[in-house]
Amino acid sequence: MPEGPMIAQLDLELRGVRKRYGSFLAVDGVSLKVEKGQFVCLLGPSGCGKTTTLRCVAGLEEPDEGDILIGGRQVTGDPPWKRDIAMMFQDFALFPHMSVAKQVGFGLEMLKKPRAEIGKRVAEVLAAFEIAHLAERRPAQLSGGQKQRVALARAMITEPRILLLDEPIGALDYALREAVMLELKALQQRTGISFIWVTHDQNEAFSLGDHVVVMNHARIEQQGPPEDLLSRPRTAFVAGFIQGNNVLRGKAGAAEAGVLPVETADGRFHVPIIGAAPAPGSEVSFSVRAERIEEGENDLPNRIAARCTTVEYFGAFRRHVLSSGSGVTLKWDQFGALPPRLRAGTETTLGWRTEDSVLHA
Ligand SMILES: Nc1ncnc2c1ncn2[C@@H]1O[C@H](COP(=O)(O)OP(=O)(O)OP(=O)(O)O)[C@@H](O)[C@H]1O
Repeated sequence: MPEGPMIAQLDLELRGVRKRYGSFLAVDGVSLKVEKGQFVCLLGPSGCGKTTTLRCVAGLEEPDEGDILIGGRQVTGDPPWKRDIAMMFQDFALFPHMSVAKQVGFGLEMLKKPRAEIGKRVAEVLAAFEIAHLAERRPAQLSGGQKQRVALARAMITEPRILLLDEPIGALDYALREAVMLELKALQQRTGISFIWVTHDQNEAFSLGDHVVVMNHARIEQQGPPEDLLSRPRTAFVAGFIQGNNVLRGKAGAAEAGVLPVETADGRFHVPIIGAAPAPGSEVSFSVRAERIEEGENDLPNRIAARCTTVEYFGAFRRHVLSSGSGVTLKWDQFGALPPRLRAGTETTLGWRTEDSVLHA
């Protein structure tokens, strides 16, 4: 037994990873820690560097700077098959001329395992993923959902420490996605393998991830549990990217008693300060979630006149989209199966409590 206190080992650590393509910086100083058995989602708009980050972890790209540690071991320079990882791609990247059984056993063949062991493990994994009846088929003879299972079985057979998934359900029909998501989450919890899941879909990231990493322009904007990102978006980008936030911009006034007045084109608002107060006159932004808004007559300290432009019905709630006097788009969500309070063209006032707004960095 090792002496001294046990230190929880990280499955993955990135320290200041940078990757350039020519003069273009695709990943700019990304640092990230993944604890054992964590489900991490890399979330961000197209081109922000999610896939490149994943490919650096996989060993398909070599970073120009920074360190990558898997299970505490520096893997820079190691080929993919020596990294204790497996990867699953959106298009599943199945080998077109190989039978399902052969594809699934491929990882073990690469590791030069004995034939008998490979045969036994392939049979077990095909049974576990309920694809034993497809063993002799080729990819062209499979449905999208079946291909997905084969790709997953192929990735999981080596029991990697980390599974890297690049938009793994992006190619599936919408109807199939939710069931596959639940299945993958259950598999991840059962096996204790860390998942790093790349997506541009925030619903996927928030429903699956224990830890969500929001990227923009090659950098991490914010990372943390989904609840933190939802309740405390750190920047205007994160607030704007996450659905349901109202983002307002203006100039800081003089802070008093932990509250910052912000002068905007639609009037003055009050926002709680976290940390140091911004200098008076500096440009600031803050956000308020759509479900925190109250509509109509009230004596709330923050009020904004707006005109309803559209009403969207999502079943569990109704989202009213409005436009302020200065043209800022605002959202107010009304929960429950209530008749709509507003229709397009209605003028009203929206209000919120100071403590329901979040100042951005
Ligand atoms: N091999 C390459 N050569 C040159 N530029 C590249 C290469 N691969 C990626 N890039 C560029 O690097 C940036 C990041 O790409 P990346 O694929 O990591 O983004 P992403 O966030 O995964 O986007 P998406 O969701 O669209 O896949 C993009 O601007 C892309 O055009």
